[in-house]
Amino acid sequence: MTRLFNNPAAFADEALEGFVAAHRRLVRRVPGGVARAAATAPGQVAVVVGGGSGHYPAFSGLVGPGLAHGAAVGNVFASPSAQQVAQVAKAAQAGGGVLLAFGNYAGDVLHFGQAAERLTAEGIPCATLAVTDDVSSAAAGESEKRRGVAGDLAVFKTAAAAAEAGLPLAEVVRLAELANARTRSFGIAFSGCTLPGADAPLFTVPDGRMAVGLGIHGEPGLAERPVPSADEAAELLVSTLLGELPEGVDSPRGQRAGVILNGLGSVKYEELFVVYRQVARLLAEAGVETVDPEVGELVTSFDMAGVSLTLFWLTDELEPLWTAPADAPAYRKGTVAPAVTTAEPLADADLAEEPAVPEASEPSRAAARTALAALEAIETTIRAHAEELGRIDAVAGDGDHGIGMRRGSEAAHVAARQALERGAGAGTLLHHAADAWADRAGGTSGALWGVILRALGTALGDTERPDAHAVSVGVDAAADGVMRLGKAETGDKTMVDALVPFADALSEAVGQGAPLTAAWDTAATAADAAAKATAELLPRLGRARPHAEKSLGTPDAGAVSLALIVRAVHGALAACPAEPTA
Ligand SMILES: Nc1ncnc2c1ncn2[C@@H]1O[C@H](COP(=O)(O)OP(=O)(O)O)[C@@H](O)[C@H]1O
Ligand SMILES: O=C(COP(=O)(O)O)[C@@H](O)CO
Repeated sequence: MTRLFNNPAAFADEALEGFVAAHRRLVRRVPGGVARAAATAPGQVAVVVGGGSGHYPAFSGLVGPGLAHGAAVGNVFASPSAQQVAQVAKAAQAGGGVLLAFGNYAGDVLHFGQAAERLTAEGIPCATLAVTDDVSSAAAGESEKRRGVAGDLAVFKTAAAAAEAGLPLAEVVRLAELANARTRSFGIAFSGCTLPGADAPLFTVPDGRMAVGLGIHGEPGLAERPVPSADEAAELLVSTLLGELPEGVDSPRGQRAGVILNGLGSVKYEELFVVYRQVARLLAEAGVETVDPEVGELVTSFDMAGVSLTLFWLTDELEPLWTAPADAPAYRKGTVAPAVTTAEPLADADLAEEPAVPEASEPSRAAARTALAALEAIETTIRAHAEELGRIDAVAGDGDHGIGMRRGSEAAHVAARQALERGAGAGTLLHHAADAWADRAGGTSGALWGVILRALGTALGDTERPDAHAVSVGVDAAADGVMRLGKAETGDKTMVDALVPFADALSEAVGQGAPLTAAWDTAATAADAAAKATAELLPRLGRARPHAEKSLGTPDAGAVSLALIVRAVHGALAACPAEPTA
């Protein structure tokens, strides 16, 4: 239970403010997150990590000499936006290029990937690495689908130590990839976490039972077993990881391994040590030499009662990187030479540019007023359904869909209003709303709603009076854009399952000559039916995939929110005075 908070939607921002106030010696606030207090040495590769809040010390607590140069900090359980990642990278980089490293989650992959494209386009060499250590999240043959959990630390530490040693970006990437390939984690849990403001945990485990193979976002485990003794828990963790050795490790005997026994939020340190006592014995019996083991909280999931074990199979070149000194708020090792160069904190205004508002025609400004009304209706409907969306997302996801959609739709509405006040046409207004939504919401749906609004804006433009055909072309482009970026197809149980039927029905009705409002009405009804029908689908992508069976009977949260949104937009179109016709 998270007991101490103010406004739940402000929890992540307020926690970050307090964290920076407590750790001024090591970190400074920069737009999008935090960077080391000391400037990166000129020419050194900057390792920028990041992810959602709720996992402390991941990710901000891992910033400091010998560890990350910066961390992009997202909302609770939601990846930071591409804009945040790019801002932190710009604040941390010093001419040697940037490695963006993060856990392998859909939202993070989308946002860090987009940030890398932007940085590269601006002349900052940039690479990305998604950590995939959690053996329970996909089969060994599909390791690229695995989630990143406590193994994040092994990979971040390797990359940062390589950067600190002055190696060029390509070498830092090679070593970080090698570390990722040789890191495996596995976890168990006794109870799920409760998000700030929520009145129930994301999952529960019956008394006397434990969940096996859990994630770090309140994703429930894949199986249940009776609660073991500490020694039996250690046996399960060790035997699972010894049962899946990475390529190049034929037998554990004679190997050297970094070890992380990670508490997920409410398992006490003494309990961890009791478990570690047996982990150490079992590894010794198997002939594994442990190197600099870590026992403590390195990646958490709020107050989840759980434990994970990570083995980092070392090589001659990886071991010195694992054992190199570091000095971060939540991770200290050896002695780090005092940093000499200090950097001034950057105010948000230093990096935020006011987006341009090009000249627009009067008909386009009239359409912009309708678009603003639609965005207001979206915000209202999402606010009214936020809790329900969170509940649906919690069945097989991480329960944050309502929070993210709320932050995104509020920000889009504010940005649209400001754009209209500055004379924006429909296209520019939607572009500003798109960027604000993606930036403020983060997460998978934030990135995808950014794509949807941007595609619509591009189709409407700032000169013509948009007609039903232009709107339908924009919706088709939005569906294409979402599928291109997210790589989901219909049937995967995502928002695509509502968006595609919506786009198809709209285009068909418009093709038959229906006016926009009537065509939109028909299409919104199709989206609603399609969203409901996702209850019968098994998820094939993303966080819900490992919990496919659990999600049967519950619709996809993103499809439901999309259906709600298009229905609300219909209300705004119906209320608008001059309706565009085909
Ligand atoms: N690859 C994808 N393509 C399209 N939509 C996706 C994809 N992955 C997830 N989604 C949608 O995003 C929704 C989850 O959004 P949200 O909870 O905000 O993001 P996150 O899972 O990053 O926390 C899902 O219900 C699904 O509709
Ligand atoms: O908390 C996280 C959620 O990622 P999403 O894919 O946006 O849900 C993640 O950043 C942890 O690494």
